Amino acid sequence: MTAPDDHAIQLRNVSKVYRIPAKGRESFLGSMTVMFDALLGNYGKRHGTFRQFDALEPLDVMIGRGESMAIVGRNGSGKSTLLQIIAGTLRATTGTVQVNGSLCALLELGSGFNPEFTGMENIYLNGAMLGLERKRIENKLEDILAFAEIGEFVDQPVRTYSSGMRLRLAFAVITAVDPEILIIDEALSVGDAFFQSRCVRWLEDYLERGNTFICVSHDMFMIQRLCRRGIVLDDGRKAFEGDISDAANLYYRLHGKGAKVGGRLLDKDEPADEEDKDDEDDLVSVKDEAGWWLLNLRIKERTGNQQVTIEKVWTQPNLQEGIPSGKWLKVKIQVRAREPIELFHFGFGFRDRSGQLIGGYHSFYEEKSVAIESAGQGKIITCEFKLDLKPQMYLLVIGLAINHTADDWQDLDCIWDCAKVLVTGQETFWGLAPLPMRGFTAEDL
Ligand SMILES: Nc1ncnc2c1ncn2[C@@H]1O[C@H](COP(=O)(O)OP(=O)(O)OP(=O)(O)O)[C@@H](O)[C@H]1O
Repeated sequence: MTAPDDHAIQLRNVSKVYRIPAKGRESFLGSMTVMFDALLGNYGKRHGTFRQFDALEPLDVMIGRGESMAIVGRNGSGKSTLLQIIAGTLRATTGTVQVNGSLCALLELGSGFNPEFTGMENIYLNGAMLGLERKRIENKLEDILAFAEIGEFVDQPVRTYSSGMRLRLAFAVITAVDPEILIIDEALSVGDAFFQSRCVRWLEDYLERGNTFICVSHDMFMIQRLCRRGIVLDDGRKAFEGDISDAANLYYRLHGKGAKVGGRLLDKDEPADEEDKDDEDDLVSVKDEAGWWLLNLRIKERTGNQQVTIEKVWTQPNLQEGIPSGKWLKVKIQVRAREPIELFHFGFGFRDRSGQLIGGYHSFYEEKSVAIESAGQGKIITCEFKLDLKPQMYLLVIGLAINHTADDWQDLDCIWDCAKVLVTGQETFWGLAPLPMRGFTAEDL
């Protein structure tokens, strides 16, 4: 079916209902019995009925030609189900799906590969499945191999490949197919940083040529770079559709405890996904009566001699909500000295995921310092920072040091990557740092 006019994808009233066993699995033995009965077709007789499970409640989705759309949400919220329905690999229970243009989907990594064939044989096999004639593949072979960069492995059976190598090959074939609509389900996350950045550059060029891109990812950094719009799914329902930074904000709110969406309060004890367990649970901030949000610091990397230590950090507004680029962030830091100290400096910075410090303040450069007169005494430092930062995810660094010069210092206490900070909004400058400009003229000759 084709979608009319300027739509690449048009979904109307699309839903997905699965039939699942009504009875839960109580024990290993019980679940094996259930499995055998299901295989033998006896399930209904011995274990009662099946129940219906709404993996996706009826929703409409319109994606225009040349649009880049991300689908985000917690584990099990229905993202892959929706993507598979759009890709045509899963039939919707209700509704219609219209696609206008050639479509390629990178869903399950290497699903288009025969594991016994070599990489080279699979290039031809996969290319043919995606509609590339042999002659065209031959013409593009050099580019495919250059993109995949798997060297001699191309002559080895694909079963010997790592998931990263499978991704390299699969993505390289897609670059040769160059479809009008490309769908990717989380696949890029298995690539190494260098390959990811090559894919991102290719995708940026792909979008600039007016193509359509739809992806599912938990990687807010990546999706904010690539997608303009986002759909947030929550429990199989469309909780939001709109600007990508708003979608990312909502995604992060849903990952916070007690977040409310669509009238349903998420259960505090709901199991978090892997990403949650690692980072997000540590980051739940608490608001005090004065409106300060106490940051629950994630302390994994801490340096310094601890002569003075960082005890608590508060912010306004709440870092977990996402901070719009260009806004001021109020910070309050409680420190305590083990012994008197005449003078020390403090720093506050934002690193990107590669560890590069993108924006930072160090009081040494402004000749601002703090002193603590007696052992055990505490001090509260408050200040405000203007977040002239590119909208993306950052990791916060807070440090105390005695700086003699810019290059000669002694670390007292530095907590690296102690919180995630999502800077939201539209990009207002080019590159990593704004370059103030003045004196612009454009005159006729
Ligand atoms: N074949 C199936 N039979 C029954 N239930 C299914 C089936 N496939 C998916 N589900 C259920 O549908 C819901 C949505 O699954 P889906 O894979 O779309 O979620 P997701 O948002 O992509 O999750 P994740 O982030 O973990 O990949 C889940 O509760 C899942 O268990």
